[in-house]
Amino acid sequence: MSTVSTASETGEISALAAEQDYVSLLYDRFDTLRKQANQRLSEALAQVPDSEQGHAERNAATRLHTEQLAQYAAAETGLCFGKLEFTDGERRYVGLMGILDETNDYEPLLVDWRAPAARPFYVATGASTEGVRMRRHLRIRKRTVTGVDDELLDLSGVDGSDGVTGETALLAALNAKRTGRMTDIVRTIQAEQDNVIRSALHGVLVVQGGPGTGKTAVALHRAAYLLYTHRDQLAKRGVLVVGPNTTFLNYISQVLPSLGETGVLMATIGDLFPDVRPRLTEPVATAEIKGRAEMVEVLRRAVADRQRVPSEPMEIVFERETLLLEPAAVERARAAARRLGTLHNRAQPTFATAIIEELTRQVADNLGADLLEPGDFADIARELREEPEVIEALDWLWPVLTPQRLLKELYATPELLESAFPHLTDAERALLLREEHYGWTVADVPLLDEAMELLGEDDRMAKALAARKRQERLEFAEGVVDIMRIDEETADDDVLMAMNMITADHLAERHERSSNLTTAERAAQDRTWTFGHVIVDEAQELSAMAWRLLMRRSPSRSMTLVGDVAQTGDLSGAESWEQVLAPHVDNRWRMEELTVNYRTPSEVMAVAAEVLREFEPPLEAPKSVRSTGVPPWRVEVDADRLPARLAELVRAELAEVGEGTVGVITPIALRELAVTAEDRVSVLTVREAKGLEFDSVIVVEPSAIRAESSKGLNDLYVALTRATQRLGVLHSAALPESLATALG
Ligand SMILES: Nc1ncnc2c1ncn2[C@@H]1O[C@H](COP(=O)(O)OP(=O)(O)OP(=O)(O)O)[C@@H](O)[C@H]1O
Repeated sequence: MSTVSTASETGEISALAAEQDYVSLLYDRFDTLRKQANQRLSEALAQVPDSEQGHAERNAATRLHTEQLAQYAAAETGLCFGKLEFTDGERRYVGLMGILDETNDYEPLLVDWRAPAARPFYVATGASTEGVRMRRHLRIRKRTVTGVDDELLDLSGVDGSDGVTGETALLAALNAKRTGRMTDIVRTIQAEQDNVIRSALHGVLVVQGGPGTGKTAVALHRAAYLLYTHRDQLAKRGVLVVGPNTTFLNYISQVLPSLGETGVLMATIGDLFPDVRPRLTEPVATAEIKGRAEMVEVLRRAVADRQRVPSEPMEIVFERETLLLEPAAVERARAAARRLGTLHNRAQPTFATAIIEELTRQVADNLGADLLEPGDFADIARELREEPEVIEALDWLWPVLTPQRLLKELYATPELLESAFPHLTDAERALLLREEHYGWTVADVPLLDEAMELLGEDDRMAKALAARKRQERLEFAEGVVDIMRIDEETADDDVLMAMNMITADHLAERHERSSNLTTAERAAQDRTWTFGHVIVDEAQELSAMAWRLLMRRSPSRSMTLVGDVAQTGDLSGAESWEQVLAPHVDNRWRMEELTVNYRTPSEVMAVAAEVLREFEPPLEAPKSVRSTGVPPWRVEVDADRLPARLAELVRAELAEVGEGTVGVITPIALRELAVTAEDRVSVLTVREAKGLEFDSVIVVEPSAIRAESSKGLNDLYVALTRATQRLGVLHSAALPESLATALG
């Protein structure tokens, strides 16, 4: 390290006093700004606009001031955390938001951490000082400066060996007890992380990094950075952050609000098809088949299979006459509909019209066509369209399909499965078969989305829904007008004037237009929404079909994908980034690597690295930034004693971590054995533990974790790297070779 602590005790006291004066000044200005925003919000809310434009303006102002207030609330703690002193005498304070000095030509009093002027705070080192003489980390509790940590940088080019900046503050953050919620790292972002956070908006950026290198933290800070730097572009289209599961989304949910950002949509892949909430799980082998790229062709075949031609003439009884639909006539209708080259549901009316014409002709012939007036043909066609037998026949020959119906009927019908999956074995097809009333799994969601692309929205359903919603709004508005009438006697003249001009219809329409949803809320409800930027965490886990869904949400291909191909646990997941991205962007993507592990102490990482070597020699384990001096332990017991011993060990670990957390990571088969009611203890499978961390981790029966999947060693590597302080292994079966070697 090129850094030197300069704060002698007396020096520190005077530094604290000087910094306190400045910080108090910042908080004074902050309070004034906050009060102003509060006042502006009250004024906006008090307005009663009388025009549509007035409404829009009021909504925009309300949203702006609400967002500002959320930013102020987030900045109250940690408003200012850093200071730079430059060799030319300039000084610069860095914090969660920017504050300008109105009394002094709008000079910056505080620089937002995302602004270019704050960059030296994160990247300046002894070897590359960026003009910085000293970097100071301020410790502030409830507006009181309680300490400073200084680094002198202008020691004429002496380089640090570990490249860590702000070491004292960093180690304090890393050693802090975990609460079960991720926190922001804005005070201690490291140079290689800063590069990723501030990378250009456009194009696909892959961030590859081993466990604990801060990929998730960096991805979230990047979202905040991009929204700050490209607010105009991104506020309208929104930013989507995709995580592996809801536990993970809960874990990271506080980070962006703590940075003052509230407008980001956080979702799992399972959340991205509106109106479908996947609640079921399925065998990993089933999910693997559903994730394959070949499912695009499978779904095409499945749709084509629903455009049927009967092998025998179909009999349809209409007004006591039997009409015959010959296969050749259906074939002609199908060819005409397919010739349109449009989506299945959009071509359906053409098919139906051809069939109705054929049946109309037969009815007319039976009645004696030359006796009929032209209008009679139209009447017959209309009656045929309403005839249940005709409706049923059309629904069999070329049904209007929602994606849900297509998939449900496919999974429930062995013949349809066989036709759509001719290349699978019977055993593989059996994995897909399920009853029609079954719910959805996460792997179904990309298939539903893909199916919608092949089928096309069913306009009739969408229109019917829109009409129903409008009717509901109208009824609501009529209710409002009625209530106003009741008040008529007590209302003053102005209100009556206004009321006379409002009809229920107007009110309904206004309600519709002034809908006050945020960008994220609107995006969540709209399958065809395209985002300004998409960030994917644990990106190595996504299947080929999930990638197709995400690429449709990001036609501009402005994306940040963070992950680690050594941690891939999903059987449909990535072996390499090239393989994932080639179908979508060819080789037009860039990669940044993160190499330092901020989570796992070196003692723990040494054990995990041994396992990594067993399965992925070309990838290096990241370097740990600190050590605890506590070696990982192992305990071997007979299988029947395992649950009791685990309970003892959990209690012991809880005592070790004080207020901290304990994670027990088990094979899927043993998860139920390890139930515990303790507050700070979580029992999880590897899949559930992905992306999370605990102060102490106990990995149960590693050989079973390994045996449960063909990616079992990757899973074990993930399990071993969840600890921030302590790691233990409890087992009855022999340990995998590399782990046995590492634990001695
Ligand atoms: N610069 C930093 N300052 C303080 N803490 C940091 C920093 N970088 C990372 N951390 C902390 O290190 C831990 C690991 O970070 P994170 O979960 O983002 O890593 P990851 O690369 O996503 O890990 P994994 O791939 O194992 O899920 C977190 O507690 C995070 O807050």
